[in-house]
Amino acid sequence: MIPDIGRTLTKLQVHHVQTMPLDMRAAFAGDPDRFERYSARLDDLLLDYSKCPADTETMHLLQQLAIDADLEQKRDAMFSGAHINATEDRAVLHTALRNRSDAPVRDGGKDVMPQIRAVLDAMGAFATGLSDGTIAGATGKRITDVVNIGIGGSDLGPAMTCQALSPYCDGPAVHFVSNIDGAHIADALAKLDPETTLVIVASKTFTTIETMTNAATARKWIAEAMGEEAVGQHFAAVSTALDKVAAFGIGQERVFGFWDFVGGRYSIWSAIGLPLMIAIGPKRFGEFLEGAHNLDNHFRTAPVLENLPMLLGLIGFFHRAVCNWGSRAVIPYDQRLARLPAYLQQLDMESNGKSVAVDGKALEGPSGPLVWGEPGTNSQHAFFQLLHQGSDIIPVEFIIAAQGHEPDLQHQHDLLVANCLAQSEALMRGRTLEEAQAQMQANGADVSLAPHRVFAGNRPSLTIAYKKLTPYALGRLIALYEHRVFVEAQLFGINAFDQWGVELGKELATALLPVVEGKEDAEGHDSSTAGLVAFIQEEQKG
Ligand SMILES: O=P(O)(O)OC[C@H]1O[C@H](O)[C@H](O)[C@@H](O)[C@@H]1O
Repeated sequence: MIPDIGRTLTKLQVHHVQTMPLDMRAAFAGDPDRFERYSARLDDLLLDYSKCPADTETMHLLQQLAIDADLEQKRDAMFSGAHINATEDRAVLHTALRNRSDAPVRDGGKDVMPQIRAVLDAMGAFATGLSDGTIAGATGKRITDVVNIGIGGSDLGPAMTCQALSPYCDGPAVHFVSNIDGAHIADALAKLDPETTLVIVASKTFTTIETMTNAATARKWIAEAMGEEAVGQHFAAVSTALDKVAAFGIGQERVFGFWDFVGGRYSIWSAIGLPLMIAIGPKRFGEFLEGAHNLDNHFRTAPVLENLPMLLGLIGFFHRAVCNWGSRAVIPYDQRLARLPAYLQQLDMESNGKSVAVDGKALEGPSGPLVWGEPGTNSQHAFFQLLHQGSDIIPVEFIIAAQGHEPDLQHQHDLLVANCLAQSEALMRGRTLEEAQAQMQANGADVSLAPHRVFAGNRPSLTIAYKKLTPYALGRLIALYEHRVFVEAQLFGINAFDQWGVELGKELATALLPVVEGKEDAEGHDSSTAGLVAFIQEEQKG
């Protein structure tokens, strides 16, 4: 945490210890307006945090925390193009990618909007050409399938959003290959016809080993089917490293750029979103950007305690740094948001999983929490046991749409909603021993087993609800989470926009490859690593 918030944080901690455990059941019973007072809205987007252990004083102190941390000034610095990514000396302007206003956005004095609009237009023309068949494969056949090869931020965003918006997908089918494991690309290509397939190589740096290796495999697949000269018509690329793309042999007109002011995990709004645009069309992709832009405007202007990302960040920080809860579960009650937890894992944990502060000193206090989850209702039948009765308290974030996309299956949507709301109610209410005993007695059951049916309750959750998962609503939801991560980073004192922690593993993998291949011996490696290499080499024989 940053020193500036020390005094208020201490007050929060003292207040928390004095009032804890804040009895939420009693709080609801004693305040019929608790939902009204501890929820906030932006149009049809609702954040209900009334089932978190906060009272008036908590919220007052969290508001003070925002003031002490200069949150509004830091937010404004991000939007204005200040180089807040200090370790890489870069601006952080993913918000410019979805700027739908006429206002310029400057990085180092230069307005970045013209180049952003030019790439968006080029993407739109390409996506439209694929859809209407004017951009075809080398043998003249229409492109029916698109394979995006990328990893991390160059995969999770398009993969998550394409699945989320499948009711809006009317373009070519999109597929995603990310893992270095050859099984991934082998399984993907096995289903496809090279004559009707376009491959997008998506990599900010165009050096990532997984992406470059899979791209080479795909290139061979295309060339073997139709000859080397067909490659150009079956590839496109997305990158900030245009020189490296040219070396791969992809024509200029099929290269879509973005810029260093866009972090990988914040890049879905850039050309990295090309698979999404191809799938849903440029118009709906525009609505997706519009939703995020709307949330940006809200983040920039709403007072702290009415500001959804500020509230989400302050509550998240409170849970982590004051309540000392080390993880949070994100449970979308939407099968199409199945990849949202994975997307948020990168967004949140790659941003705030750091023990070094912005100034290079050791972080005082915790870093960001572990983020995990699975869709409801499946997760209820898997790990909700632990959420309800385990010894650790894990705040849950429920996500639910009022409307589904299947009007004929309204009953199933009602069941989905009922389950979502019931879980947060159960976590909060719990069930006392007396209640369990009374219920068992009424049912003629063995009352001695009542302790197994006790739920401590008072377990925190918040709910994010909205009308329907449209492109607009999804853009808004992602932007909400992006800014939440930003808010928490300011309070932790972390630079949310670098990711040095992923480098060591990459370096060691490069050093180990010749050992695995038997070209070097394992000298200098620890006995575990050497022993594992020996085992695998032995088992590879025969
Ligand atoms: O887009 P690329 O340059 O290929 O990078 C892909 C991913 O790999 C890196 O290791 C980072 O951890 C991610 O932040 C990044 O999104």
